[in-house]
Amino acid sequence: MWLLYAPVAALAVYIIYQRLFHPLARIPGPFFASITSFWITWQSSHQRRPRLDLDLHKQYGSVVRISPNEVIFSNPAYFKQVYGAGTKFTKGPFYNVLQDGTEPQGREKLNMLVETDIEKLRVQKRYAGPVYSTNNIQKHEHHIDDTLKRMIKRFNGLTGQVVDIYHEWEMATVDVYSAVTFGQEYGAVEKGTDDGHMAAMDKVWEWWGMIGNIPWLDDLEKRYARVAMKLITGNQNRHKMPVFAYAVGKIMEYDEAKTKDKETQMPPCILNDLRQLSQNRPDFLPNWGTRLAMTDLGAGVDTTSWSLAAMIAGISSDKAVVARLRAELDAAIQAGTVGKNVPVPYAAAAKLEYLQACMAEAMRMWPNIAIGLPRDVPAEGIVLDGYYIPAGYTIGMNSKQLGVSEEIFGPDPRTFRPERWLEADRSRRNDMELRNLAFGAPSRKCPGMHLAWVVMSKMLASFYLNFDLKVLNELDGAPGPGGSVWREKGSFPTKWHGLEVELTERLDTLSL
Ligand code: HEM
Repeated sequence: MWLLYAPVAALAVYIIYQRLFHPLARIPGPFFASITSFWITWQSSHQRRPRLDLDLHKQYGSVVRISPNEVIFSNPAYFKQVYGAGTKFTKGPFYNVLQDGTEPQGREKLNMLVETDIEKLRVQKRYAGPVYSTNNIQKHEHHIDDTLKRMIKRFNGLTGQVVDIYHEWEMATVDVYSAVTFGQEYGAVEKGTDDGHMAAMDKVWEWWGMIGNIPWLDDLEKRYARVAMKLITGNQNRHKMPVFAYAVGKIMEYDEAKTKDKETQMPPCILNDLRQLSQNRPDFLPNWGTRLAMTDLGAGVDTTSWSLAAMIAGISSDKAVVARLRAELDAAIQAGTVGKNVPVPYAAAAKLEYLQACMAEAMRMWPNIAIGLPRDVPAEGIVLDGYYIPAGYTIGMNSKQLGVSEEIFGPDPRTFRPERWLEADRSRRNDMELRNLAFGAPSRKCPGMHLAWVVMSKMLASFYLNFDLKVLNELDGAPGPGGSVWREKGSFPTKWHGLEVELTERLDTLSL
């Protein structure tokens, strides 16, 4: 008989411990979150993270226990201590999931997103920094321009139709990043398809956002149970990725040609810059360059296409914003710095203050990585709004929650108001830029942010010079005329599938 009661008694003891005696027991949060990490995994499997964290803060307060050993916080006063440069709070097991057992290890390895050896990461970023600087990216602008021309032509053909704009941005960014990195675009805009690449990427992110919350299960899968987990998960994290295959093919093509003939020149592109870097500085291993080039596609496409979708949704939902942006673009046409049907040079886009403010505002309200960016608490622990969190536990702040901080961004933080970036005095503007997780924490800043900013500035300016846009459905509302429901989903990067728009050509714009 005791065999029957023993498991029930053990469970009762476990729950009592988690609720009353665990070091995080005092912290409010959903009941099931306090007793099992499967609760947050379940939420992530339903792609609820971008909104969940904000709802939890509303319901439970500024510090919430989302898993037995993890809490999220909303008070921006702790930003510097947790995420600032030189912080002792490090990335934890959530990130280990993205380590592939087949990738090189130790010194050979470059996987910045998951790297825990801060000294090695610092060296890698110091070397790669100039390659990813705005100045260097501008040298490769012609690659972006080629895709932009194709994109404008494609959008011209789509005017008057219901367009899934998020899908269109994905195709355009696949081409932009493949061209700028490998010297030749994949061809997604021309074909209108990436052959399932981004759909496969969605599965990878879904898998990571889910399993990252139970890293021991990932360890188990990697070590012992590949076959069993494949059956359970439908092989979620190992889908075919044709754009990666294309990129690997390009790398091999260049490297083999170079081996045969030392004089062979690769077309100017980021991979070429990274190879030259390895030649000049042999401690920047060629393998590091290869991995970083692949990261442009792996970390750049989803994030950039989402951010562009957020930007046009924010801009085009407010007539006053559209009017002010148009006035700025028209003035630039008059001044001869930009023109219709001609890709906008970055140097000109960077001077469009209102456009730049619209971009910053969209990324504040809809940061792509909208989860509590998890960090391990160091030896001294931390007190968050009166709750002591000892060493070894995980804490994080959701970038979207940070974006609605009145203390940092001023009044009406839930309203899309680009003017806030222009009205802010220098010290507030600095704070808005610093305490901002849209491109990651100051201690772990996104190395691709300048590349992405150049790409987005050019694409957005060229888009609004040539097209008008009407959003046809509402987020989480009824299906649009094309039958799609516009949904926000995310367990690591956020996705906006089903955003329907109608494009019309801007006939009132002047041509150069
Ligand atoms: C609009 C486009 C982009 C957005 C919104 C974005 C956003 C972010 C964010 C929020 C993080 C921090 C993630 C975390 O701490 O868990 C991050 C890190 C990172 N991003 Fe980006 N990113 C973009 C484009 C790119 C591109 C083009 C690259 C290509 C090099 C890239 C490479 C990386 C890498 C390697 C990290 C890890 C850095 C570290 O941990 O030290 N990203 N990015």
